[in-house]
Amino acid sequence: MNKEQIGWKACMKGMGRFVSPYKGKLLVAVLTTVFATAIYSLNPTIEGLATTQLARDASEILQGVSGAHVHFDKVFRILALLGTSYVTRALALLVSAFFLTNAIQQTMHDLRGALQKKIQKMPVSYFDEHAFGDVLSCVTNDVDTLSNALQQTLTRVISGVLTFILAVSMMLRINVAMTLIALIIIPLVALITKVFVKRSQDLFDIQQKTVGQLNGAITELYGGFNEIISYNKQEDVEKQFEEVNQKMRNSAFKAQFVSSLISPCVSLVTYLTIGTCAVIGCLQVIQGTITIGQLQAFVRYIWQINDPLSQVSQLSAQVQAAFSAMRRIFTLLAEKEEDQGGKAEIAKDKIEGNVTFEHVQFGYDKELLMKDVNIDVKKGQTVAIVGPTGAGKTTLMNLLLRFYDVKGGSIKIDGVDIRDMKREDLRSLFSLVLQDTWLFSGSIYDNIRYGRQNARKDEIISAAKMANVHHYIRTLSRGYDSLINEEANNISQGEKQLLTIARAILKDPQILILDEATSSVDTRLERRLQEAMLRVMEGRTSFVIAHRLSTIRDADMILVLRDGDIVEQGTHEELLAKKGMYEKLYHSQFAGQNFDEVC
Ligand SMILES: Nc1ncnc2c1ncn2[C@@H]1O[C@H](COP(=O)(O)OP(=O)(O)OP(=O)(O)O)[C@@H](O)[C@H]1O
Repeated sequence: MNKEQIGWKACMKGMGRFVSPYKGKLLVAVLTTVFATAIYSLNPTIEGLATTQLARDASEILQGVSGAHVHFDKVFRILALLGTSYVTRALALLVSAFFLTNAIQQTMHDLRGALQKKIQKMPVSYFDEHAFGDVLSCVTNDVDTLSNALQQTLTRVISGVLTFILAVSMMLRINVAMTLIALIIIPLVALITKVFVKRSQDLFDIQQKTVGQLNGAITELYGGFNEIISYNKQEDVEKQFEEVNQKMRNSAFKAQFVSSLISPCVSLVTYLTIGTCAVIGCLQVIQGTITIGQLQAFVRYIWQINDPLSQVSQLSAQVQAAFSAMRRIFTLLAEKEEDQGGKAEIAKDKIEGNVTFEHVQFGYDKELLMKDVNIDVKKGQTVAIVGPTGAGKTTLMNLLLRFYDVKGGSIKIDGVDIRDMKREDLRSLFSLVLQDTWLFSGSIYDNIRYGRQNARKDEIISAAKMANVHHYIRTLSRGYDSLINEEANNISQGEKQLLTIARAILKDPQILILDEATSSVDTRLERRLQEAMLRVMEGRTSFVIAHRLSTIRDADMILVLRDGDIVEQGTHEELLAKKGMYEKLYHSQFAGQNFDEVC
């Protein structure tokens, strides 16, 4: 994620925007919390009245005052009042919790939605610099941390502050001198909190970052699960994982330990204060300045002030973790999105599919990979792209789809610079059939329909027939309703590619990008694949990253790439006649060599 994380003001502003639709619910939650806290602050005084009444009655009985007795009627009235206040407070807290939970969960729902939309709008290059797992952790862990913190801290902070103010006012009413002694607690607690909070804030930042790294590591390691097992690299993986896991343990331990020190220190200060006040209070009771019930209430109020103070320190851990999470969330939300392209109006059905690259320059970093690429493809032509690994075949297609922008020159479709087209319009012109097929968990039917959501069932079946995959689907027990699992490992690589061809046919694009599978499939399947590819290419401008002689031979144009630039360009016959690199490449295939060995 961006190293330049945004500050707390921007976080608060962002949070305000998301909370705003639910401010009514939050207001109810806050008001009921205030009401419950006010009742809570009256309780010690009411309890003290009962104690004073009982003490007074007991003292009169002991002194033998005539007619002295325990005034149970008065005591019961006080206890009834106390009972009512407990029940009312519980009800108010219930209402508060309901509205608070509702508002927070709705806000988190919106935040997750906004993050998901944001990720979809990020430029492809963003994921060159940011691990997917790290970004995804923002949608899951960070939102979760924030949700828990808000749920547990929001009303506790409000009731804590209010309890503190009300308790101190009640204490002042009982005895000013004793209150001033009790309040020594505050600067001491503030000092303890300041020292520990400062230290743990940094540690929580590190902890939250490590969670992101842990996610990134898990996604990366288990993304290649089959490869790991086949190379017997489980131990290496375990080692790599252990490293991040250790880092996580250390940072979590330090952060939690430092913040957990606050509470015992605060409690120690509170006990010492209570002890001092109790001694002074007893002297005051003996002198008759205050009643025994007032002393009892006073001690209870000290506990009430300690409550928010120790809670603030406990909650600070959560607030800090939440703040770190919030910073990551709003930093991601503030990232620059992929611009949506130019304003040129293009009618998809009018586009013919003429593609030109004019003096294109490009590099992923400062160094140029492509220095001067020129291609002129007429509508309906098939262009085979060949070259050793790393020559720039995929890069050429990345530029055509505008996953990356050229650094010089231009790419035009039917004479319109692709930078002037809306990205959505541009991408609607293409279908991709890649080696690395992407199928999602769902039915075969849904996977093909992905090419055109409003396609009818008969259109889907006809696309599957053209892609030579209909017969295979019919052999499955549930036919088109058969489910593909999340990893799509319940069907073969070749069948997967046929399904993506069916999807591409259904989309009926003007331009096709095809990455032929190099992985060995059996000859029958290879024939089916070849036939299907020829059908999908028919009448469309097609760019084929070619590995098969047949595709290369029949292509209208062959581009030979090396180190990013086109070194030869022409038809099969023209290039063979040239006796250059293509001729070597071509013959190498007969000799069973690969392109890299030749170049
Ligand atoms: N996202 C990226 N960021 C930085 N460099 C990249 C990126 N993608 C590719 N490259 C580099 O650009 C060069 C061209 O890569 P490209 O993937 O286009 O080659 P290719 O011809 O498609 O190779 P292959 O046949 O192995 O797929 C390589 O040196 C590669 O390392």
